[in-house]
Amino acid sequence: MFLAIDRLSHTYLTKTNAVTALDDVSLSVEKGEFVSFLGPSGCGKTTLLSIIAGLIEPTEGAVHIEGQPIWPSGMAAPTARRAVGYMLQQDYLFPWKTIEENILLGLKMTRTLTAQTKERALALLAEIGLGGVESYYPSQLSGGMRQRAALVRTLATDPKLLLLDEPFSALDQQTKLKLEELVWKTLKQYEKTAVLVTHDIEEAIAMSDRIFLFSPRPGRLVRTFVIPDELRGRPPLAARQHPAFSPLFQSIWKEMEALESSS
Ligand SMILES: Nc1ncnc2c1ncn2[C@@H]1O[C@H](COP(=O)(O)OP(=O)(O)OP(=O)(O)O)[C@@H](O)[C@H]1O
Repeated sequence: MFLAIDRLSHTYLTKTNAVTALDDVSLSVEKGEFVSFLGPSGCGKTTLLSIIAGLIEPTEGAVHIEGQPIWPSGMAAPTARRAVGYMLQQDYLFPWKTIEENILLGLKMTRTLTAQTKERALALLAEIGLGGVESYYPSQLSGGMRQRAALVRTLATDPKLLLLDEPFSALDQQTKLKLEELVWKTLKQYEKTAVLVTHDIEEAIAMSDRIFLFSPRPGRLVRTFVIPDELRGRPPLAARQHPAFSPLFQSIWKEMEALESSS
């Protein structure tokens, strides 16, 4: 087992009230798997990712990566947290830094910038079609290109686990489909384990090996969908065109509708 989440609950305490975002969530992810957290807005998906990344301490429960604790916090936690890379809806590239400076930032911060790691990051930039833009500033690139640069920055530190928080949702449909394809292929090529947060059922089916469906707040894990082999073996665009895609979409859609109407 690569990522283990055990009986996790989280309640945000504000001055006036308490908001339970996650309730007793347990799940596990295998090495090399691509899973999605799917659920309606506010069901705690981002909270769960932030807990896995070590950014929010859960009220209850445990998170381990390859047996090392992220939570509860202990001596091994900082090492385990360094194994995690985070990619968000917004690219968060620094506008005053060039693309090269931006993609090397994580390496600098983790003190792992060497001639070799720099070469690897620049090679990856070229591989995903951004060779030649190293000296550009983010404002000179399109939204899709900036997200690709953000992907390189995330992968540059060679994280074992990638957390993707709606990284395609701010893009137009065509760019989004192309980027899904690129991210899927890149992560398969480098045999990365990934967790995608989305409320887009089609995206979850097209990208994932398994989908974890969450209830409206407080987020509880209600169903795990195993994507059939004929879909998960295909890149996202091909999966979307496969005859098995639409029936699976319908059944997840129905389940989400039932969850929302019962809440
Ligand atoms: N810092 C905070 N303080 C108080 N409540 C919070 C805080 N962050 C999130 N919440 C609440 O916790 C719940 C879960 O939020 P979260 O952002 O994890 O959900 P989500 O499923 O990612 O939503 P979305 O799909 O809209 O991004 C929401 O009701 C939200 O309002």
